[in-house]
Amino acid sequence: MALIPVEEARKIINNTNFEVKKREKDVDIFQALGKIVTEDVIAIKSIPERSLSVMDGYAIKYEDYLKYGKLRVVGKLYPNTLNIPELKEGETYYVTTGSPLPTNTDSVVPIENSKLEGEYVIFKGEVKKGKNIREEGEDIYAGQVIIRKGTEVTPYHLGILLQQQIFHINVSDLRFAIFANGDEIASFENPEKNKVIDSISPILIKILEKFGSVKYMGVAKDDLNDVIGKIEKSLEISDVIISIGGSSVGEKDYVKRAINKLGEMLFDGVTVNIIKRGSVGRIQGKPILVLPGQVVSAITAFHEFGLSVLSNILSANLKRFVKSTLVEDIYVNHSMDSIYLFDVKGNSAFPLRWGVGLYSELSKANGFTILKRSVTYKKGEEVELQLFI
Ligand SMILES: Nc1nc2c(c(=O)[nH]1)N[C@H]1C(S)=C(S)[C@@H](COP(=O)(O)OP(=O)(O)OC[C@H]3O[C@@H](n4cnc5c(N)ncnc54)[C@H](O)[C@@H]3O)O[C@H]1N2
Ligand code: MOO
Repeated sequence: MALIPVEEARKIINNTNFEVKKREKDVDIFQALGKIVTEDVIAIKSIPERSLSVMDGYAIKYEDYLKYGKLRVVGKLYPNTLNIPELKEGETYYVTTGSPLPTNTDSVVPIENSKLEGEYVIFKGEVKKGKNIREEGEDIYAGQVIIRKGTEVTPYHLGILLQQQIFHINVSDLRFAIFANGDEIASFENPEKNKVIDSISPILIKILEKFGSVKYMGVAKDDLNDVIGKIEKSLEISDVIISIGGSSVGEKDYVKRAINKLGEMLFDGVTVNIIKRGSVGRIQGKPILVLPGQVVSAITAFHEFGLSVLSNILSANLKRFVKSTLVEDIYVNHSMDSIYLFDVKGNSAFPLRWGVGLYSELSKANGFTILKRSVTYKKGEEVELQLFI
């Protein structure tokens, strides 16, 4: 099979029917931290639930203040007050920070700007209309999406969920199996001297755990039957399989040959440097992601093809993009379009050193993009970058 444009590969993945259940589980929100939500989480109440005072002071109707100058203090409200009174003409209530406000209140005057005179209060300094109130729904309104499907749950979401008294949510619970390939590679679980330790699987395992559980199947030998054996075992226990290395066309690259024996390749690489050998197969309806053995290639191919596969399965859009400005010129000195890594800081995109296997650059990167071959991109030009998850 020939290399195809990356846009075509995306279309193929989007239009493929993977027979994988959208596995999810209902978990305690603390266990949901770092996991991907499988449906929109909706606010069940507005925050604040009703208008609140943001100062200790007096709840007034501004017109009454103008009309009477002094207002009669008829009660006090606190944050735990449940019965909300109505503010009648010429009246005021003492309120504390966080108290609900009487109906008809349109302003709160801080206590520093007031003076009690018997049962009345008079105001000093400038009284401003509409001040010192936190409006109902100002933060979140009932019905609003608070965590969008496909988003990772963060500690900040925890705060919102607790305020909403939502204690359980659904998160993705897909099962992954991952293995590396190559006689020279040793499992990271049992490092061996004089071998190359599998230093790519652990990165992907940590990323994939956002989506469910991951079983590390170890390392397949450069042997067709061994690779087939790893894939067959993976099929028994997982929904999505990830293979690292052995993706090329060399005499010892068996992954694609094994897939073609057990199922089919959806495409066999793209015309983009660094992810050129990345591809996707399907066996018994399940996706198998073929990632190149170089670390930058494997991780960017996962973000390109892997997130397309997972978006398809979870019916969510998992890719995150940001527009940013190049801080220096980049000349794409390659015969193919190519992936470039970036350190994106605010509106500035700092290009990192180009290379398929640069762990150091990958560790500095938080995004990447595909730039066109033989084009010079100018400093100040805007580019759209895909962010790492
Ligand atoms: N004749 C051609 N040769 C190559 C082509 C091509 O089009 N024609 N494509 C090149 C491209 S592009 C890539 S990418 C690589 C893909 O290679 P593989 O996926 O087959 O990777 P390996 O050969 O297995 O390994 C490459 C390199 O990385 C090390 N490696 C592999 N897996 C791991 C791991 N899990 N942890 C750490 N290091 C790993 C491995 O030892 C090799 O040094 O093919 C080009 N060749
Ligand atoms: O898939 Mo390869 O890493 O294009 O460079």
